[in-house]
Order: sequence, then C-alpha cells, then structure tokens
Amino acid sequence: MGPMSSFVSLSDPRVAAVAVRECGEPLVDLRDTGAIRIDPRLADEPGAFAHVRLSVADRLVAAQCQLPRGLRLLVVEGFRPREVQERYFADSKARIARANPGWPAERVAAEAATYVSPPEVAPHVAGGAVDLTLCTVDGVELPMGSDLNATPPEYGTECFTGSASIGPEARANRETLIDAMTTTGFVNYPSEWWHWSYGDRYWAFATGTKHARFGPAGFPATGTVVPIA
Ligand SMILES: C[C@@H](N)C(=O)N[C@H](C)C(=O)O
Ligand SMILES: [Zn+2]
Repeated sequence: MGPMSSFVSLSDPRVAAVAVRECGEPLVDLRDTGAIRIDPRLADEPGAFAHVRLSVADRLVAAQCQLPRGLRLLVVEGFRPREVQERYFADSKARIARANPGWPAERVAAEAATYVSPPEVAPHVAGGAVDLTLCTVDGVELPMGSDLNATPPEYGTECFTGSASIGPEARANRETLIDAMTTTGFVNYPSEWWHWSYGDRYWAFATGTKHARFGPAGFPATGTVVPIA
C-alpha cells in the first residue's frame, strides 16, 4: 500500500459539508494541567499554541496514561488562531507553486491541503487538534521516522503515518502513539503522523459522527466558546 491509500483530504467537500453543533466547551491551557509536556518551538506570545478544548485536554491525559512506562506525550501545537492558519496555508501554497511551476492553482491548493488544512475547516482553529510526539520522562524525543512538520516539497513522504520507508524502531514508536491516541478517541490525519484531532469536522467525518462538536474558536480564551463566523 502506498502512503496515499485511503487518504481523505481536509479539502474534501464531504469534510466541509459536516455540520457543526458548537458545544461551547472552553479552550484550556495545557500548561495548567501539570500533566502534559509542551514544547516551546512554536510558542506564540499569548500562548494560544498551548490551548485545546477541555475534552481534548482530558483525552490527552488519558492517552498519556496508555503509554508504556517511562514515555510521555510532547505537544508542539494545539489551538491556532484563524489568521495563523491562513498564513500557514498561503505559505504552503507558495512553496508548492515554487517547486512545481506550471501547476494550476487548484492542483497547488489540493497539494497544500495534504499538509495544511484550508482555514474554513481547520481542526487547530476549532481547538480540536494537536501536533505531538513521544518523549522519555527526561524529555528526549523518540525517533519517529521524520521530524514533526517535515513535509513535501522540502522533505519526503516519510511524514505519512503509514509510510513504508521508515525503519523498524520508528515504526514501533508510531504504533505506540497510534494505539494511545486511537484508544482515547482521536483521529489521525494520514499524511502527518503527529496530527491528531477530536471533535472537529474531520473527526466527525472520519468517525461517522453526525455533527462536529467544535467550530472555529476565538482567542484569548475567556471561558465558554462562542462560535465565530
Ligand atoms: C501545519 C501542520 N502542522 C498541520 O497542523 N497540518 C494540519 C493538516 C492542519 O493544518 O490542520
Ligand atoms: Zn496539526
């Protein structure tokens, strides 16, 4: 099986067609849980990156409890304000267009959506997604077969969760992560081993749930989330 098998893109119209029934759950700061490690490499000054919806935080704690003794989750990015997602998506399209001169805009956008969500349906903007890896209790990251966020066109397709091009140690580490995250209700984006979500449109589509629980959220987190347009 190639890395693209059974891949449903975030740009698939069936994902955008999922209705959102916003449950109003607050964004919470994972740094306040005292349980989940947060890596500062993508930290923003207001701390949006360390926030997720409350039930995502609860599930992360549960997922970490599923890990073999001595291992921990290491979260790199959770909530992403819409303007940041727009910048990521535009940057991705620009990099792909540069690497593939002559591609029409639709093909560039589709390829970009393989690695960065279109802002309208973005799981991180809903507070439902986390980019994360595994580390030891001493904070040493485990080999996962590619760096987190290392995607084409600059890097190879080892980022695909099911990649056959990674070694046995990285495969075993990915399987450990997959077990812990799927057992606790998260859904993976198959082109990125590090991207997991719960409650957003992609999660609803992938699990056959009728409605997404989380639509786009605002930040700073001021308690109950009120849907934004
Ligand atoms: C940009 C990358 N870390 C990521 O989060 N990709 C997914 C698909 C997203 O943008 O939601
Ligand atoms: Zn992500």
